[in-house]
Amino acid sequence: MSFRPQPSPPARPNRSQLFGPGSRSELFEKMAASAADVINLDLEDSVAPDDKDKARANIIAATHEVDWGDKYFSVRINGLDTPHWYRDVVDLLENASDRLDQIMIPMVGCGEDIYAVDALVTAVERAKGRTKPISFEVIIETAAGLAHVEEIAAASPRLQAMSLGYADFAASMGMATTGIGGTQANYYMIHEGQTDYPDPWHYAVSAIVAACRTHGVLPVDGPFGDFSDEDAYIAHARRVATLGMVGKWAIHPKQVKLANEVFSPSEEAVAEAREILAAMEEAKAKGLGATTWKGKLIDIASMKQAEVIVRQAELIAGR
Ligand SMILES: C[C@@H](C(=O)SCCNC(=O)CCNC(=O)[C@H](O)C(C)(C)COP(=O)(O)OP(=O)(O)OC[C@H]1O[C@@H](n2cnc3c(N)ncnc32)[C@H](O)[C@@H]1OP(=O)(O)O)[C@H](O)C(=O)O
Ligand SMILES: [Mg+2]
Repeated sequence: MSFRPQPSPPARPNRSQLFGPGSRSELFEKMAASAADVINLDLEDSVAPDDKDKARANIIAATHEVDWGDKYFSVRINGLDTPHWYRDVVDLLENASDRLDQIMIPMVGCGEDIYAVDALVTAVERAKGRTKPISFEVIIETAAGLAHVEEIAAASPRLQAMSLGYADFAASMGMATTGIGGTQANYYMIHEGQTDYPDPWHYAVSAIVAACRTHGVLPVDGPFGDFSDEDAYIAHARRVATLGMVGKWAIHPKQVKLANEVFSPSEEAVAEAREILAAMEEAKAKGLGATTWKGKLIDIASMKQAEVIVRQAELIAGR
C-alpha cells in the first residue's frame, strides 16, 4: 500500500439506479415504489428542449410530494455545453426540498467542469441556507472524460459516484456501433474456427474503477439499452461487477431486480468470505501471514478481498 491510504467510498447501497424522464411525472410513484437503491430523475437527454421547464417543476414538486422512502434521490442536470444547466442547478437548489440528495452531471470532460458546478451549488446553498450538502455523481461519456478520469474523480469532496454512459461514450469515441452497452457483433476474434466476442468496454470500465477506488468514489455501470434482453443485461452486469463496479443503471423497471441480484453477493460468496477471514485469523494467531484454504493459497490480500464481499453484504442487509 502507498503511504497514502485508499479512501473508502460512501457507505450506502448503490446496486441499481432507476432512471425516469422528469417530464413523465406519471412514472414517479412507480419509481418510488420500486426496489431501486437510487432514483435518477432526468432533465437531460430523455427530456425534449421544450419540456425542460416543465420537467424541472415536476421534479421540484416530487421532492415535496412523493414519498421516496430510503432511496438515494438524484437529478441529472443538462451538460455544461447547453444553455439549460445553470437554470437546472439554481431552480433545484432554490426550490427542491431536502429530499434532494444528489445532482448528476453528464458529459464531464475535465475537473474544471465539476469545479464550475460546485461553485454554483455552493453559492445557492449558502444563499438559501441549505444545511444538507448536495452530493455529485458524474457521467464519463466522452473521450475527454475518459482521458481525464482521475482528475475528475479527485475534483470535489461532493463527488460520491461515477458512471459510464455507453451511448454518448461510443459516439464521442467514434465507435462503429449504435448499441448501448453489451457485446458488439463486429468486435470479435477467430481462433481455430471458434468466434469469440471480447469486451469492447473493458478499458473504460477498468479506468473508471481505478480512478474511483483511488479517490473513494463509487464506480457505477451505465445503461444497457436492450431492456428486452435480460440475459444480456445480466452478463454485462456480472462482467463489470467482476471488474469492481458496485451497481448499474436501470433504464426500465424490469432491470432493477436484475441489478440488485447481480450486485448483491450470494449467500455462498459471503459464507466463503467469512471462512477465509476465519482461516486467516487462525493463521495470524499462529504467526503466519499465509495459509491454505480448500487447497488454495490465502494471505493478507485474500482477507482484503473477503472483506469487500462481507462489507457489501452488510450494507445491503441494512437496506
Ligand atoms: C443512453 C443515455 C441515457 O441517458 S439513459 C437514461 C435516460 N433515459 C431514461 O430516463 C429513460 C427511462 N425509461 C423510460 O422512459 C421508459 O422506461 C421507456 C421509454 C424505456 C419505456 O417506457 P414504456 O412506458 O413504453 O414501458 P413499458 O414497458 O410499457 O412499461 C411497463 C410498466 O412500467 C412502467 N414504467 C416504464 N418506465 C418506467 C420507469 N422508468 N420507472 C418506473 N416505471 C416505469 C410503465 O408505466 C408501465 O407501468 P404499468 O402500466 O404496468 O403500470 C446515457 O446518457 C448514455 O450516454 O449512455
Ligand atoms: Mg449520455
